[in-house]
Amino acid sequence: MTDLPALPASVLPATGHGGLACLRVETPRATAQVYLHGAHVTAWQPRGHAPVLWTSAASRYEAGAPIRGGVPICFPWFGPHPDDPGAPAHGWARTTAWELLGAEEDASGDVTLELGLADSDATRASAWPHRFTATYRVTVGAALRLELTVTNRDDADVTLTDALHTYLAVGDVRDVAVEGLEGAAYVDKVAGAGGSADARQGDEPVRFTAETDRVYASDATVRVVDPVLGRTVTVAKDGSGSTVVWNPWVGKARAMPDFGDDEWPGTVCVEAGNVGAAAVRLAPGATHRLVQSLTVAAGAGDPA
Ligand SMILES: O=P(O)(O)OC[C@H]1O[C@@H](O)[C@H](O)[C@@H](O)[C@@H]1O
Repeated sequence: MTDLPALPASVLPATGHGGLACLRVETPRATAQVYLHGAHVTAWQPRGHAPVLWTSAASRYEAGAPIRGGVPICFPWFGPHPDDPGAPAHGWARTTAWELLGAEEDASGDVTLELGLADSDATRASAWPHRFTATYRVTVGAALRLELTVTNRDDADVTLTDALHTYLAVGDVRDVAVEGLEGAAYVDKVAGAGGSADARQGDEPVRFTAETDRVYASDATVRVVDPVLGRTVTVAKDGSGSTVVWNPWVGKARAMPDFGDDEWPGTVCVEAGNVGAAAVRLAPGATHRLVQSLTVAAGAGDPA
């Protein structure tokens, strides 16, 4: 890695899978790993807990390809581009090298990395050609706090969608309950569900019995209750009008070359974002901020 800013001793430049540059973070309260490729957080493990994020053993680690697992940044669009079917799914932020702008350690030893991205010849030639600057602040401690900030540097309004596509490690998704979305409307994206915009979660938590791909109109804090690992992961957010919940189940996992056929029970995605009707419109010079904070506590409560 060249041209790195001064780093605290708790941040170690390293070479990750596929020869990609990454940073290993070792603080008193947690360890983490962040690739510059996609500003991709691939690991976070608070001391005393098992790893909280999942990554696929079949993931690619190469320029131009997304990493399967951790926290891909979906930006400047989520899912397929609405007008350009040839554009890459979930935008290009997750497949572009970000620049490390700085790293700071606070009095408790928690570390914040700041990464940056701006428009380039490639992005200006893409399906989202606007001028912008983005920063991504990753704070590693007893919580993993992720803050994506995007400023419109164009001279006209721009619209974007985004998500922090978090792959959580779970004991078995079939035993997991996702609490906090009770009563929320959602779009069901599973093929055959018809993209229904008027589905609504009942009074019960989300449970998994088949492929699940839903965009909830909710900014609520979500709890992922895992009786197998005996822990609850809390996902709190700010600036997030949508919560995406995804598990590919058997068929879709088999269809994805970078997702092991038998890996699907070990993860669930809970994603803070702004998708569909929650798209963000920014006036010239205006800034959008999306924050997601993960914490983990021993004990799975009573998910029944
Ligand atoms: O395979 P990708 O591009 O990483 O996307 C994975 C999944 O990401 C989810 O967020 C989407 O809701 C799904 O529809 C999609 O299949």
